[in-house]
Amino acid sequence: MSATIPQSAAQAAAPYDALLLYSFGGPNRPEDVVPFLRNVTAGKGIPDERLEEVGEHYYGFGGKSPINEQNLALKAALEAELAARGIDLPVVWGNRNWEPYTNDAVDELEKIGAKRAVALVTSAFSSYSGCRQYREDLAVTLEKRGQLGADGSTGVQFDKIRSYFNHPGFAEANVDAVVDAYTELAAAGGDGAAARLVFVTHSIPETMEAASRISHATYSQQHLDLARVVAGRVAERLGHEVPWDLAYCSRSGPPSQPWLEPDVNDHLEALAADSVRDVVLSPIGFVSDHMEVAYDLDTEALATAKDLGLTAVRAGTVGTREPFVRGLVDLLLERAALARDEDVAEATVGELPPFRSVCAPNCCLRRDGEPSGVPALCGTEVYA
Ligand SMILES: CC1=C(CCC(=O)O)c2cc3nc(cc4[nH]c(cc5[nH]c(cc1n2)c(C)c5CCC(=O)O)c(CCC(=O)O)c4C)C(CCC(=O)O)=C3C
Ligand SMILES: [Fe+2]
Repeated sequence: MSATIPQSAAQAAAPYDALLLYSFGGPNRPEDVVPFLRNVTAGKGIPDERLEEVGEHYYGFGGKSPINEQNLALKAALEAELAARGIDLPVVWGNRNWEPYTNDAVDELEKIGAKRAVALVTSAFSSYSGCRQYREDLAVTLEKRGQLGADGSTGVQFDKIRSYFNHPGFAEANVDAVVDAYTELAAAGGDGAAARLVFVTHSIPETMEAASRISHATYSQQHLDLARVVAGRVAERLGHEVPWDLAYCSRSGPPSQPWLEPDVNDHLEALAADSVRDVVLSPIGFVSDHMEVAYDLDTEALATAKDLGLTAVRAGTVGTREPFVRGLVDLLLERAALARDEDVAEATVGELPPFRSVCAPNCCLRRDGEPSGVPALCGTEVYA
């Protein structure tokens, strides 16, 4: 046995000495809403009307997004799963857009003496928003701290867990959530056998969709691959066919800019016109019931469904479901084994290969063909 192979569960995460739970962030009180939105949209050309509208979504919920408590719950669930497996690894939480910021997380990592951390992003699919933007945020944070060398070397060193949309744990947790939703639909008087399962994810600009295809499927293709698996397994569990579609929510940007469609509200209209009466909405694009789910689906899309006379229920996100949390710890151990140069099976479901753990140059750019010019960690790019 090589000396680098861990001798016990306590060392199974070697060479990592910390896990960074890395998320989007959200406001905790009304005064946070505008500064939060400024952080999210800096330099993105989002029209003021859209920002005011999104601000209202948050004020409608008392100025507080559910996302921070959900991340704390996920952190606690990860800590419990790590402890249950005897893996000794501190979990540090940080966000791109709100406290605790990435910079706060790096402070914390230094405080606990971490030298090499592995980042777990709360975004299962890869695109600029779910992958590179986090990698850039890490690099820029370290650069501002004077801890990013010209050769890409850093103070605390970071690796990233691969995008996990096609990991078995994520798929299984979604299957469980959708099966539960069919039970709810029946309780609401709906007819599951006749229902349409509508998977929903965050829309992105078509230019971002195109740039997400780097020797791998694009963002939308990743969703379609997972959706096929989830619907197939749900059909097996329910014992009837499960017809399904993929729709999008939370579009922003100017109306002239094409984003992925159909919008979930438009899609519900099309389904109603097509004599569909019962709908299950499954937000597979999100890992917790944060504001995009609470507003765009539970408030807006469910109201649309009601207006159309549809019986509709919204399936839960994976949240802290056991198969999801177990899968994340499996992914962490897989990443650690790769970092130790061991052969390791990268488990997947569906047709697509595992997403790469070390991003390739120009992977997941914001716009097709336009290098970002911003340094990014956890990839093979070097910014001299
Ligand atoms: C793919 C994707 C995910 C899923 C992956 C992931 O989970 O990371 C996601 C998640 C989230 N998006 C969130 C919030 C916002 N996203 C915005 C804007 C945008 N999102 C985009 C994409 C995504 N976003 C894009 C292309 C934009 C346009 C600006 C840009 O090109 O970057 C805006 C600005 C206003 C607006 O336009 O809506 C807000 C407020 C929250 C927090 C919710 C809470 O507070 O509970 C979460 C988890
Ligand atoms: Fe977003």
